[in-house]
Amino acid sequence: MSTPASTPGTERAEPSGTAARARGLTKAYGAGETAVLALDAVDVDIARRRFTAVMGPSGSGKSTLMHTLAGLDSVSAGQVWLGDTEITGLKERELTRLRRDRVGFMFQSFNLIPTLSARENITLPMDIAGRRPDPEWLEHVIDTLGLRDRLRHRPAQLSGGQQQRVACARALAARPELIFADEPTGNLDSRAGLEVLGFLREAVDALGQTVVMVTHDPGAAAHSDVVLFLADGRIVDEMAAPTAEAVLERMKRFDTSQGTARATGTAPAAAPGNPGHDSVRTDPGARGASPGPAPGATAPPPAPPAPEAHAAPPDAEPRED
Ligand SMILES: Nc1ncnc2c1ncn2[C@@H]1O[C@H](COP(=O)(O)OP(=O)(O)OP(=O)(O)O)[C@@H](O)[C@H]1O
Repeated sequence: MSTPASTPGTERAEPSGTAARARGLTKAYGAGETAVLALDAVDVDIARRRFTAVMGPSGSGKSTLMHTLAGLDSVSAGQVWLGDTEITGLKERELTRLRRDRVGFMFQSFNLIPTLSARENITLPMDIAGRRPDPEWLEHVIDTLGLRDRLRHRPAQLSGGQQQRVACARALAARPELIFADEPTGNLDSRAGLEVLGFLREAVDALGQTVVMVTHDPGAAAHSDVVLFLADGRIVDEMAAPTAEAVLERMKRFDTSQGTARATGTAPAAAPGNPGHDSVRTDPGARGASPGPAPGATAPPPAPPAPEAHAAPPDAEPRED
């Protein structure tokens, strides 16, 4: 993995500001007595060129937040902007184009096409869109991710970590304004998971990208610049410069407070004891969270949406670098 002195084309990106933001973002599923308020008037700013992790108990709204910020899901109320573009209210066709041109996705299942080479998988979204990749940028991404000598391989000829790197390169190739990663390490062993987190970190530090990652893993969240904590559809806390220990301690507090409300069917509402914490910025200077007592665990990760239906075959032949 190389850290270049200068990154091709990063001058295009703003050095600061927000890559995405939401105001009063509300998402309800269903109606009447069975209605679920997945997001409850969330205000959030995703800082540009930062690595933001999203954590919270199962059912707290992490995936819904990611999907609505990415324009993958409609909102019930509120507004969402990607850069300066308000995406709430866009027609499906416009949304599809915006996602294609400005957003990159990484899912837990790599969603690589088994019959295509690594290079073809990387450029597939642009090929579909009829766009030519910026050759300098593409080569830079390939080198940064250490995929140069794997480009002709098909997914089955790559290890899990290498496949996820290809998925990472695919998300980066079009130089999106924002990369959303949903449990990107969920299916990887710890070594490969660390590698992918390192590359996401590199994407931010060396390539100037913006990453939002949903994770259940405090160790994964520790690679981010800031962690947003959700509970009952609201952002109730944030932690800058997170460590795995501090994130774990913060997560434990959910198991004795907000986390149990959802599990027992209590109507979603602002978390008691956390008023006013649903509006946050993801600036690096944000306040840290204090640790708390009580043991606990988080739930298994969600099934990711699959824009392309082909996951890597389970019998993939592992190969080392
Ligand atoms: N399509 C849907 N229809 C009905 N309810 C839904 C739907 N999608 C999500 N929900 C509900 O919205 C709430 C938030 O779900 P979401 O998947 O965003 O949570 P999460 O924090 O990502 O959970 P997990 O960590 O378990 O994946 C949950 O109560 C969930 O049951």
